[in-house]
Amino acid sequence: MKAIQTKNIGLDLGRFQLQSVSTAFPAEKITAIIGPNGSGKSTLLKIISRLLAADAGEVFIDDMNVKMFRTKEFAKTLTMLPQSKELLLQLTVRELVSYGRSPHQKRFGYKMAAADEEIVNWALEITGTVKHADRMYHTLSGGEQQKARIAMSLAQKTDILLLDEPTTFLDIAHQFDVLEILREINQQYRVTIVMVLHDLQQAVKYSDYLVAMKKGNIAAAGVPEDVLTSAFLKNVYDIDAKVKYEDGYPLIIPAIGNVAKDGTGG
Ligand SMILES: Nc1ncnc2c1ncn2[C@@H]1O[C@H](COP(=O)(O)OP(=O)(O)OP(=O)(O)O)[C@@H](O)[C@H]1O
Repeated sequence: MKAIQTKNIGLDLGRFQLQSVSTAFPAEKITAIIGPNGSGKSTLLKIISRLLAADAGEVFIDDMNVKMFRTKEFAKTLTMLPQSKELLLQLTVRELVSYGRSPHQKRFGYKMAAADEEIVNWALEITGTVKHADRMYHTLSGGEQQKARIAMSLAQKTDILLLDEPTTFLDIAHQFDVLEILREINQQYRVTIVMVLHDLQQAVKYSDYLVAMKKGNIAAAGVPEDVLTSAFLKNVYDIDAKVKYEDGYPLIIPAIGNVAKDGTGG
Protein backbone atom coordinates (compact mmCIF):
# COMPACT_ATOMS: atom_id res chain seq x y z
CA MET A 1 0.00 0.00 0.00
CA LYS A 2 1.18 3.46 -0.91
CA ALA A 3 2.03 6.69 0.87
CA ILE A 4 1.95 10.01 -0.94
CA GLN A 5 4.54 12.71 -0.58
CA THR A 6 4.69 16.13 -2.19
CA LYS A 7 8.00 17.96 -2.38
CA ASN A 8 8.11 21.72 -2.96
CA ILE A 9 5.03 21.82 -5.19
CA GLY A 10 4.59 25.26 -6.73
CA LEU A 11 1.93 26.53 -9.09
CA ASP A 12 1.14 30.08 -10.16
CA LEU A 13 -2.49 30.58 -11.21
CA GLY A 14 -2.25 34.36 -11.35
CA ARG A 15 -4.20 35.52 -8.32
CA PHE A 16 -3.39 32.32 -6.48
CA GLN A 17 -0.15 30.47 -5.87
CA LEU A 18 0.65 27.12 -4.32
CA GLN A 19 3.81 27.94 -2.48
CA SER A 20 6.35 25.15 -2.25
CA VAL A 21 3.97 22.65 -0.69
CA SER A 22 5.78 19.79 1.00
CA THR A 23 3.61 17.36 2.87
CA ALA A 24 2.83 13.67 3.24
CA PHE A 25 -0.25 11.51 3.42
CA PRO A 26 0.30 8.33 5.41
CA ALA A 27 -0.22 4.93 3.81
CA GLU A 28 -3.31 2.94 4.74
CA LYS A 29 -4.74 5.83 6.75
CA ILE A 30 -7.53 8.31 6.20
CA THR A 31 -6.32 11.89 5.82
CA ALA A 32 -8.65 14.87 5.64
CA ILE A 33 -7.48 18.04 3.92
CA ILE A 34 -9.13 21.04 5.53
CA GLY A 35 -8.87 24.77 5.08
CA PRO A 36 -10.86 27.81 3.95
CA ASN A 37 -12.44 28.16 0.51
CA GLY A 38 -9.83 28.95 -2.08
CA SER A 39 -6.87 27.81 0.04
CA GLY A 40 -5.66 25.32 -2.60
CA LYS A 41 -7.07 21.97 -1.44
CA SER A 42 -8.55 20.94 -4.80
CA THR A 43 -5.54 22.26 -6.66
CA LEU A 44 -3.24 20.10 -4.54
CA LEU A 45 -5.40 17.00 -5.12
CA LYS A 46 -5.45 17.68 -8.86
CA ILE A 47 -1.66 17.91 -8.95
CA ILE A 48 -1.27 14.68 -6.97
CA SER A 49 -3.65 12.92 -9.34
CA ARG A 50 -1.94 14.38 -12.45
CA LEU A 51 -5.04 16.26 -13.58
CA LEU A 52 -2.98 19.43 -13.29
CA ALA A 53 0.74 19.94 -13.84
CA ALA A 54 2.70 21.86 -11.21
CA ASP A 55 5.22 24.53 -12.21
CA ALA A 56 7.70 23.14 -9.71
CA GLY A 57 8.23 20.25 -7.34
CA GLU A 58 7.47 16.54 -7.37
CA VAL A 59 4.86 14.09 -6.15
CA PHE A 60 5.87 10.62 -5.04
CA ILE A 61 3.85 7.51 -4.34
CA ASP A 62 6.13 5.51 -2.11
CA ASP A 63 9.43 6.24 -3.82
CA MET A 64 8.06 6.54 -7.33
CA ASN A 65 7.63 9.91 -8.96
CA VAL A 66 4.06 10.03 -10.31
CA LYS A 67 5.45 11.21 -13.65
CA MET A 68 7.04 7.78 -14.07
CA PHE A 69 3.75 5.85 -14.01
CA ARG A 70 2.22 4.77 -17.31
CA THR A 71 -1.33 6.11 -17.62
CA LYS A 72 -3.01 2.76 -17.13
CA GLU A 73 -0.75 1.77 -14.23
CA PHE A 74 -1.48 5.10 -12.55
CA ALA A 75 -5.22 4.56 -12.97
CA LYS A 76 -4.84 1.19 -11.26
CA THR A 77 -2.94 2.82 -8.39
CA LEU A 78 -4.86 6.00 -7.65
CA THR A 79 -8.45 7.14 -8.17
CA MET A 80 -9.48 10.76 -7.90
CA LEU A 81 -13.09 11.78 -7.48
CA PRO A 82 -13.22 15.50 -8.29
CA GLN A 83 -15.83 17.89 -6.93
CA SER A 84 -19.04 17.15 -8.70
CA LYS A 85 -20.12 19.67 -11.23
CA GLU A 86 -23.37 19.25 -13.16
CA LEU A 87 -22.96 16.30 -15.48
CA LEU A 88 -25.75 15.37 -17.83
CA LEU A 89 -24.45 11.91 -18.49
CA GLN A 90 -26.58 9.78 -20.77
CA LEU A 91 -25.60 6.66 -18.89
CA THR A 92 -27.26 4.33 -16.48
CA VAL A 93 -25.77 4.16 -13.01
CA ARG A 94 -24.45 0.66 -13.73
CA GLU A 95 -22.74 1.92 -16.89
CA LEU A 96 -21.18 4.79 -14.97
CA VAL A 97 -19.88 2.49 -12.24
CA SER A 98 -18.56 0.10 -14.90
CA TYR A 99 -16.28 2.88 -16.16
CA GLY A 100 -14.35 2.35 -12.94
CA ARG A 101 -13.22 -0.98 -14.36
CA SER A 102 -11.84 0.44 -17.62
CA PRO A 103 -8.17 0.66 -16.50
CA HIS A 104 -8.35 -3.05 -15.71
CA GLN A 105 -9.69 -4.08 -19.10
CA LYS A 106 -7.58 -5.22 -22.00
CA ARG A 107 -9.31 -3.14 -24.64
CA PHE A 108 -11.80 -0.32 -24.49
CA GLY A 109 -15.31 -1.59 -25.17
CA TYR A 110 -14.28 -5.20 -24.48
CA LYS A 111 -17.02 -7.23 -22.81
CA MET A 112 -16.55 -7.06 -19.07
CA ALA A 113 -15.17 -10.20 -17.42
CA ALA A 114 -17.25 -11.87 -14.70
CA ALA A 115 -14.72 -10.71 -12.08
CA ASP A 116 -15.22 -7.09 -13.19
CA GLU A 117 -19.01 -7.48 -13.07
CA GLU A 118 -18.64 -8.77 -9.53
CA ILE A 119 -16.63 -5.70 -8.51
CA VAL A 120 -19.22 -3.39 -10.10
CA ASN A 121 -21.96 -5.18 -8.15
CA TRP A 122 -19.90 -4.88 -4.97
CA ALA A 123 -19.43 -1.13 -5.51
CA LEU A 124 -23.16 -0.66 -6.18
CA GLU A 125 -24.05 -2.69 -3.08
CA ILE A 126 -21.62 -1.07 -0.67
CA THR A 127 -22.75 2.44 -1.63
CA GLY A 128 -26.44 1.55 -1.56
CA THR A 129 -26.83 2.51 -5.22
CA VAL A 130 -27.81 -0.93 -6.47
CA LYS A 131 -31.46 0.12 -6.34
CA HIS A 132 -30.70 2.83 -8.91
CA ALA A 133 -28.46 0.64 -11.09
CA ASP A 134 -30.73 0.70 -14.14
CA ARG A 135 -31.78 4.35 -13.88
CA MET A 136 -30.29 7.09 -16.01
CA TYR A 137 -27.66 8.94 -13.96
CA HIS A 138 -29.05 12.39 -14.78
CA THR A 139 -32.45 11.49 -13.27
CA LEU A 140 -30.94 10.89 -9.81
CA SER A 141 -31.01 13.46 -7.02
CA GLY A 142 -27.75 15.26 -6.18
CA GLY A 143 -27.11 12.94 -3.22
CA GLU A 144 -27.87 9.80 -5.22
CA GLN A 145 -25.56 11.01 -7.99
CA GLN A 146 -22.80 11.62 -5.46
CA LYS A 147 -23.06 8.04 -4.18
CA ALA A 148 -23.05 6.69 -7.75
CA ARG A 149 -19.85 8.65 -8.42
CA ILE A 150 -18.31 7.22 -5.26
CA ALA A 151 -19.33 3.73 -6.44
CA MET A 152 -17.49 4.37 -9.73
CA SER A 153 -14.34 5.36 -7.80
CA LEU A 154 -14.55 2.27 -5.61
CA ALA A 155 -15.00 0.04 -8.66
CA GLN A 156 -11.58 1.19 -9.83
CA LYS A 157 -10.17 -0.77 -6.84
CA THR A 158 -7.01 1.27 -6.35
CA ASP A 159 -4.68 1.38 -3.36
CA ILE A 160 -5.21 5.13 -3.10
CA LEU A 161 -8.49 6.98 -3.19
CA LEU A 162 -8.63 10.79 -3.37
CA LEU A 163 -12.01 12.45 -2.91
CA ASP A 164 -12.78 16.14 -3.19
CA GLU A 165 -15.69 16.93 -0.87
CA PRO A 166 -17.33 13.49 -1.02
CA THR A 167 -20.18 14.55 1.26
CA THR A 168 -21.42 17.42 -0.95
CA PHE A 169 -25.17 17.31 -1.64
CA LEU A 170 -25.74 14.68 1.04
CA ASP A 171 -28.05 15.13 3.99
CA ILE A 172 -26.54 14.53 7.42
CA ALA A 173 -27.52 10.83 7.54
CA HIS A 174 -26.05 10.16 4.10
CA GLN A 175 -22.92 12.16 4.97
CA PHE A 176 -22.25 9.81 7.87
CA ASP A 177 -23.19 6.89 5.67
CA VAL A 178 -20.55 7.81 3.07
CA LEU A 179 -17.92 8.48 5.73
CA GLU A 180 -18.65 5.10 7.32
CA ILE A 181 -18.35 3.40 3.91
CA LEU A 182 -14.99 5.08 3.37
CA ARG A 183 -13.83 4.01 6.80
CA GLU A 184 -14.87 0.45 6.07
CA ILE A 185 -12.99 0.52 2.74
CA ASN A 186 -9.94 1.86 4.55
CA GLN A 187 -10.06 -0.71 7.34
CA GLN A 188 -11.07 -3.76 5.36
CA TYR A 189 -8.97 -3.20 2.21
CA ARG A 190 -6.28 -0.95 3.72
CA VAL A 191 -6.90 1.68 1.08
CA THR A 192 -5.11 5.00 1.60
CA ILE A 193 -7.80 7.68 1.57
CA VAL A 194 -7.27 11.42 1.22
CA MET A 195 -10.39 13.56 1.19
CA VAL A 196 -11.24 17.22 1.31
CA LEU A 197 -13.80 17.94 3.99
CA HIS A 198 -15.26 21.23 5.16
CA ASP A 199 -16.97 19.87 8.27
CA LEU A 200 -14.18 19.99 10.84
CA GLN A 201 -16.00 17.76 13.31
CA GLN A 202 -16.42 15.06 10.68
CA ALA A 203 -12.81 15.55 9.60
CA VAL A 204 -11.61 14.83 13.14
CA LYS A 205 -13.98 11.94 13.68
CA TYR A 206 -13.31 10.16 10.40
CA SER A 207 -9.63 10.73 9.78
CA ASP A 208 -6.37 9.55 11.30
CA TYR A 209 -4.44 12.54 10.06
CA LEU A 210 -5.23 16.13 9.10
CA VAL A 211 -3.51 18.40 6.61
CA ALA A 212 -4.67 22.00 6.82
CA MET A 213 -4.10 24.56 4.08
CA LYS A 214 -4.18 28.32 4.13
CA LYS A 215 -3.46 30.61 1.18
CA GLY A 216 -1.62 27.99 -0.83
CA ASN A 217 0.52 26.79 2.07
CA ILE A 218 0.36 23.96 4.58
CA ALA A 219 -0.82 25.59 7.82
CA ALA A 220 -0.70 22.47 9.99
CA ALA A 221 -0.49 18.69 9.75
CA GLY A 222 -0.79 15.97 12.34
CA VAL A 223 -3.18 13.83 14.32
CA PRO A 224 -6.59 15.52 14.47
CA GLU A 225 -6.67 16.27 18.19
CA ASP A 226 -3.31 18.04 17.99
CA VAL A 227 -4.31 20.09 14.94
CA LEU A 228 -7.85 21.21 15.74
CA THR A 229 -7.43 23.70 18.56
CA SER A 230 -8.77 27.13 19.33
CA ALA A 231 -5.47 28.69 18.18
CA PHE A 232 -5.72 26.76 14.91
CA LEU A 233 -9.26 28.08 14.24
CA LYS A 234 -8.04 31.61 14.82
CA ASN A 235 -4.97 31.20 12.65
CA VAL A 236 -6.54 29.34 9.73
CA TYR A 237 -10.19 30.48 9.69
CA ASP A 238 -9.87 33.73 11.64
CA ILE A 239 -12.63 32.75 14.04
CA ASP A 240 -12.79 32.90 17.80
CA ALA A 241 -14.08 29.60 19.12
CA LYS A 242 -13.42 27.08 21.85
CA VAL A 243 -12.76 23.45 21.04
CA LYS A 244 -13.80 20.79 23.52
CA TYR A 245 -13.46 17.07 22.98
CA GLU A 246 -16.11 14.60 24.10
CA ASP A 247 -15.29 10.95 23.50
CA GLY A 248 -12.86 11.97 20.76
CA TYR A 249 -15.48 14.13 19.05
CA PRO A 250 -14.71 17.86 18.92
CA LEU A 251 -17.29 20.45 19.87
CA ILE A 252 -16.59 23.81 18.29
CA ILE A 253 -18.20 26.57 20.28
CA PRO A 254 -18.06 29.96 18.56
CA ALA A 255 -17.59 33.06 20.68
CA ILE A 256 -20.76 35.17 20.87
CA GLY A 257 -20.82 37.90 18.23
CA ASN A 258 -18.31 36.07 16.08
CA VAL A 259 -19.13 36.80 12.45
CA ALA A 260 -17.77 35.30 9.27
CA LYS A 261 -15.28 37.57 7.57
CA ASP A 262 -14.10 37.28 3.97
CA GLY A 263 -13.80 33.49 4.10
CA THR A 264 -10.25 33.46 2.84
CA GLY A 265 -8.74 32.44 6.13
CA GLY A 266 -7.54 35.88 7.15
N1 LIG B 1 -7.67 27.11 -13.50
C1 LIG B 1 -7.59 28.13 -12.66
N2 LIG B 1 -7.23 29.35 -13.07
C2 LIG B 1 -7.13 30.38 -12.23
N3 LIG B 1 -7.36 30.29 -10.90
C3 LIG B 1 -7.71 29.10 -10.43
C4 LIG B 1 -7.84 27.95 -11.27
N4 LIG B 1 -8.22 26.89 -10.49
C5 LIG B 1 -8.32 27.37 -9.24
N5 LIG B 1 -8.01 28.69 -9.20
C6 LIG B 1 -8.00 29.54 -8.01
O1 LIG B 1 -7.07 28.99 -7.11
C7 LIG B 1 -7.53 29.14 -5.76
C8 LIG B 1 -7.54 27.78 -5.07
O2 LIG B 1 -8.55 27.00 -5.64
P1 LIG B 1 -8.92 25.57 -5.06
O3 LIG B 1 -10.06 25.07 -5.88
O4 LIG B 1 -7.68 24.73 -5.01
O5 LIG B 1 -9.36 25.92 -3.59
P2 LIG B 1 -10.07 25.01 -2.49
O6 LIG B 1 -9.28 25.16 -1.23
O7 LIG B 1 -10.25 23.64 -3.00
O8 LIG B 1 -11.45 25.77 -2.37
P3 LIG B 1 -12.95 25.28 -2.01
O9 LIG B 1 -12.94 24.91 -0.56
O10 LIG B 1 -13.75 26.54 -2.25
O11 LIG B 1 -13.33 24.17 -2.93
C9 LIG B 1 -8.89 29.79 -5.86
O12 LIG B 1 -8.76 31.16 -5.61
C10 LIG B 1 -9.32 29.55 -7.29
O13 LIG B 1 -10.15 30.60 -7.76
